[in-house]
Amino acid sequence: MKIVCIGAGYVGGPTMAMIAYKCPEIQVVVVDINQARIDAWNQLDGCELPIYEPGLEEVVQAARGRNLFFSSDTHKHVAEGDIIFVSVNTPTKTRGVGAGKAADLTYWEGAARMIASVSTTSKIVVEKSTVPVKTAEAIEKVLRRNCADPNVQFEILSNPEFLAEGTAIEDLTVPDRVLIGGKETESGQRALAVLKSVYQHWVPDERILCTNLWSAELSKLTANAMLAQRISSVNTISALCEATGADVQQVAHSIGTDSRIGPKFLNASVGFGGSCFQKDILNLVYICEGVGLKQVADYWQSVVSINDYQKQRFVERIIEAMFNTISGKKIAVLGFAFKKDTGDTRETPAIDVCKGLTQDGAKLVIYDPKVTEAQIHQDLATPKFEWDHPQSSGTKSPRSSAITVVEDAYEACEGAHGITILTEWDEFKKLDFEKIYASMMKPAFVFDGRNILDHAKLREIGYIVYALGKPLDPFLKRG
Ligand SMILES: NC(=O)c1ccc[n+]([C@@H]2O[C@H](COP(=O)([O-])OP(=O)(O)OC[C@H]3O[C@@H](n4cnc5c(N)ncnc54)[C@H](O)[C@@H]3O)[C@@H](O)[C@H]2O)c1
Ligand SMILES: O=c1ccn([C@@H]2O[C@H](COP(=O)(O)OP(=O)(O)O[C@H]3O[C@H](CO)[C@@H](O)[C@H](O)[C@H]3O)[C@@H](O)[C@H]2O)c(=O)[nH]1
Repeated sequence: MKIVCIGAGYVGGPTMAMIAYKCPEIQVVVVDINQARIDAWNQLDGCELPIYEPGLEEVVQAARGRNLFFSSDTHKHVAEGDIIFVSVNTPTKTRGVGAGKAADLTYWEGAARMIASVSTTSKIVVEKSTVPVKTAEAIEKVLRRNCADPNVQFEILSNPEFLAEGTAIEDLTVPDRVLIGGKETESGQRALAVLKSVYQHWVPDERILCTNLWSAELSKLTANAMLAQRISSVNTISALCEATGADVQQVAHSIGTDSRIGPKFLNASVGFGGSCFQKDILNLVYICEGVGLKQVADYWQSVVSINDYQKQRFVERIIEAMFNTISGKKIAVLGFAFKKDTGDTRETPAIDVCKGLTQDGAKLVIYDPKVTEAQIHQDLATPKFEWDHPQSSGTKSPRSSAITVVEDAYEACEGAHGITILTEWDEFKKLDFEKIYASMMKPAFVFDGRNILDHAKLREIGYIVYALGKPLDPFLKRG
């Protein structure tokens, strides 16, 4: 059996590496139009892979060259494949009908047309990308109408991916579930069984869920919407905590011990980020609007609106604390990635917070252990929703003079009026805050957007501390 995956990104790379690792008898080839990305996946020992993910290098090294290959020869490999995974970008549309909400399926459709044009044998085509419900129907039409050989059959399956970045290898090794949706026809069920047999190499049967196509497509959007909704919910409570003297971590713990609620995904934060949550909820909103479910659309839209409110609220807290002016003040930004243990900055809340602070005239000095200077400048210069378009990446962006990127947290904080924590990197917990305090302007502020620092100790040192959803420092209380 030969498996080919179109798209060598955050999903295609790790998922295919895991399949190859666990199924030595299956040949797995990951193809991409981005030659630089393919070259990076093919780097020999000692060089960095195109994405940072704990444990990924070991899995890739064990399988690469044995039964795992990365190539830009998309046509050749797709023509030879039995199962074709499609794991290309499905960004939010930036223009035209549905701009700012609907999923842009340009890359998906392009991949489908290519599959159809090169296929001389029947294939199982697997939706790995997150797509709107009913996409399989459209893709099937594209495949059938564009394949010259009438004997070639395409069977479409939905197999959405649930891995989270930073824990991708763990999530792939021991998944909560693998979801496969297929047509309820004989050939659909046969195709489903073939894909199931791949996962059965390492995933127990009871964790492989089989549904119809539309349920699988919709389950992915719903899972992300529900997860993000928990964060927005706890973030609304963080605002109420600040107004009442309650502590959001105590509230989260108290409610999380109820087994019906559960403890996960209740960390108040400066806002959720990442390439999926906002995009997928906006997509869900658009679908609901399209079928006339306005109230349902409004409900899910509010999850994104609260996330925007939380980021804006954080910026306003900083400005207000610093005597209503941050113009010309140096603010250290510790952390830029959308969460720890990844170098990914897609939709990171740091982008909106940094833009909010520079709009008010602040000078930012940014440090993140895994994000490059070029990436930060590009992110802060790229308009919303434009980042997820392969053609627009790599273009040089103008650099703002208000932004400096450094390679050391101490350097970032030196001479600063305030420090903001925007990513929960473990190394920030271990910083010598006495040394940092001595090097800062006074009063020295800390704005902890992730609630990871020891706030009592910081106050002892002399800092004015703002922590999300915590009783307010007397210094910060109005009046
Ligand atoms: N990042 C995640 O954690 C995650 C998790 C689950 C699902 N998803 C979904 O998976 C999909 C891919 O996400 P990602 O994060 O891997 O994106 P990505 O941008 O990292 O990777 C997509 C890759 O597809 C390539 N590509 C685009 N069109 C192509 C074509 N026609 N032929 C060959 N290659 C092509 C791009 O060059 C890019 O390298 C999206 O739909 C996303 O919503 C992402
Ligand atoms: O209690 C929490 C948990 C998370 N976050 C933030 O939420 C965002 C997303 O975090 P996470 O879900 O851990 O990372 P992702 O890699 O974006 O993974 C999500 O999005 C993927 C893409 O669809 C899905 O596959 C995963 O199941 C889903 O968790 C990050 O900014 C986190 O800091 C919080 O603010 N509070």
